[in-house]
Amino acid sequence: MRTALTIAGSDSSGGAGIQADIKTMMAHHVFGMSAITALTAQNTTGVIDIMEVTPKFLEEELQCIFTDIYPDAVKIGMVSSAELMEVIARNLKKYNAKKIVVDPVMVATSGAKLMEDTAIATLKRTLLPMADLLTPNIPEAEVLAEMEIFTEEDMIAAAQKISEAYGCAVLCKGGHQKNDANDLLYQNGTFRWFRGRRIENPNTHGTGCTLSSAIASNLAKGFSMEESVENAKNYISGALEAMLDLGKGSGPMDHAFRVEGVY
Ligand SMILES: Nc1ncnc2c1ncn2[C@@H]1O[C@H](COP(=O)(O)OP(=O)(O)OP(=O)(O)O)[C@@H](O)[C@H]1O
Ligand SMILES: Cc1ncc(COP(=O)(O)O)c(N)n1
Repeated sequence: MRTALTIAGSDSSGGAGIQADIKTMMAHHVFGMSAITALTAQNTTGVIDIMEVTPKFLEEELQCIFTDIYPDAVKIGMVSSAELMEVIARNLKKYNAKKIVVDPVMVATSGAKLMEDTAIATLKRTLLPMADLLTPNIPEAEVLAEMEIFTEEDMIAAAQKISEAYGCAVLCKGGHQKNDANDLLYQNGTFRWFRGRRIENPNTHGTGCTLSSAIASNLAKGFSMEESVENAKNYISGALEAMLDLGKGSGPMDHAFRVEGVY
């Protein structure tokens, strides 16, 4: 069985973070493991508190994972502080981690800040250059490319800038665009659109976490970057189309939509 690791924060309401990642990996028949960077007390309406693990504890989590069940791919999500970013970068290098997908989570859909402003410089210096793929949403791509994004041409320019700066593929996600949900993959100087119609579903909590974990799962199974993005885009569209409706705010997605006879 192929294996994947998520290095991210826990979401007590189960819709984003580690919980979304493990559910996604399981739906892909990939064995999911986790190195938790922080516990969040949150639900579909917002985040009320965050408790980071210590750098020493994160180091121990990574040591336990990499010295036993080696992950075929790694996904990095919420990492709030510069100190934890340093620990992750050092250990991924030490254990020669492969197929690294970085979702540069900065702000939750609900508006809560999940990365300290002072950590952005460390993110750029440590984790971004190690990534095989970066998956910023539009506001994150604006921060990383230091430009505003209004049009599809802007998405291409920003993705190119980020790809050249960090030497990795970039998937600029269009979930925050007004019209269709079109994602742009830029790699090795060429780009390809993964187009999808906007699904009228207010419950989008954890879409970014789910997409990056689906890509990591596909990479773990040996698919190419383009195939992995295509499969993951189909997965997120299916999970949104299942129209699960839980909670009082922006609810989670249905990860069991491909399993027959579950209802
Ligand atoms: N309403 C929608 N209909 C179809 N696809 C969507 C919709 N919203 C988001 N997506 C897709 O979900 C994926 C995540 O995109 P998005 O831009 O929302 O990321 P994000 O902001 O990081 O997610 P999150 O809400 O977890 O922070 C992308 O593939 C995007 O196209
Ligand atoms: C632990 C954790 N990681 C990531 C997100 C971002 O997801 P979203 O933007 O959908 O709230 C989150 N809310 N919580």
